[in-house]
Amino acid sequence: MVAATQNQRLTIAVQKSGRLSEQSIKLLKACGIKFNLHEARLLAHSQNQPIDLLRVRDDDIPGLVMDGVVDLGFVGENVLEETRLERVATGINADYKALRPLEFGQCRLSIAVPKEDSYQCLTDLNGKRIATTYPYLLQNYLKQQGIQASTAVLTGSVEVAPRAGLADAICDLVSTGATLEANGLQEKDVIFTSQAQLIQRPEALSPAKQALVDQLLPRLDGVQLAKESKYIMLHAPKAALQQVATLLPGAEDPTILPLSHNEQMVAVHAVSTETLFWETMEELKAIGCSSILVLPIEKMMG
Ligand SMILES: Nc1ncnc2c1ncn2[C@@H]1O[C@H](COP(=O)(O)OP(=O)(O)OP(=O)(O)O)[C@@H](O)[C@H]1O
Ligand SMILES: O=P(O)(O)OC[C@H]1O[C@H](OP(=O)(O)OP(=O)(O)O)[C@H](O)[C@@H]1O
Ligand SMILES: [Mg+2]
Repeated sequence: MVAATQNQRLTIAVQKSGRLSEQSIKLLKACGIKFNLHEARLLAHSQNQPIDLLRVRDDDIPGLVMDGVVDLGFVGENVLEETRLERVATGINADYKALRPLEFGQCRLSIAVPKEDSYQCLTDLNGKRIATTYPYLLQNYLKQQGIQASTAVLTGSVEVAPRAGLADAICDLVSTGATLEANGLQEKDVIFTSQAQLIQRPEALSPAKQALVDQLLPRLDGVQLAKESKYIMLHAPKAALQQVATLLPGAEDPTILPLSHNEQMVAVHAVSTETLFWETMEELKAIGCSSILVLPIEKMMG
């Protein structure tokens, strides 16, 4: 493959198949970049922009970005920080530019022990063996806490390690906790919290590629902001407008429109940049509002 520095097309690495794949592609599509993806193909060309997608294992993405093989990458902060620590420890360039945190891939890296274990606190791990896919993040944390424990590195199925007699504890990703529960483990210490990130290679991009990134980032912000935002329409008593304004979270300068045949009420249209809960709608109703509509927003630009 041609290194990104020689390639005229902006190359973006995404996870081929896993927890981050669908959302990364969905986000790019929402930013107006069209792809025709074939399951088997590792390289996909955009149909409407000089952009290529490289579909790889998530573990390879930080290194590809740091080495300038690709221009951008979508990756979990856990994998990013693990790779950075490993490369620093082995004297390899570990620079990258963090472009945007993304609102998906939220999880935590935690130490867990078998439920029947008499674990009281972290010092109980002294002299024990911990199975993990993230040895650098784990050892970094243990060192900070003054704990000496050995690591058994497993690239998958970490949760079965205690049962299989491979380790006393595990250090693995947790989201709902269902995997730990199903394997008779309990979460003890959160050592790292993570979400997906968009990162860029450390060296400057060509002007043409930089222009593409400058176009992509505001679109990405617009998509992420729109996801939380709602367009709210309601009828409100004129006398309650001040209360309505205080109830609508993140809504600036609502539009107030007269209603035909009703002098006491007005129509209020507002964009709320925060989630609108049922409770708020109930409160609006309680102060005399009616016909309350909450609509999703697809895109936003300031
Ligand atoms: N349960 C989860 N909920 C939310 N995000 C998660 C969860 N598990 C993992 N992630 C995030 O998604 C990333 C990819 O997870 P996944 O399980 O698909 O990785 P993988 O099995 O290592 O895939 P690959 O085959 O690409 O190496 C993780 O590094 C983490 O950032
Ligand atoms: O707390 P939970 O909601 O159960 O999520 C945690 C699990 O999710 C991830 O694995 P994934 O399901 O992506 O499969 P994998 O082990 O094949 O990577 C992670 O490695 C944990 O095993
Ligand atoms: Mg992986």
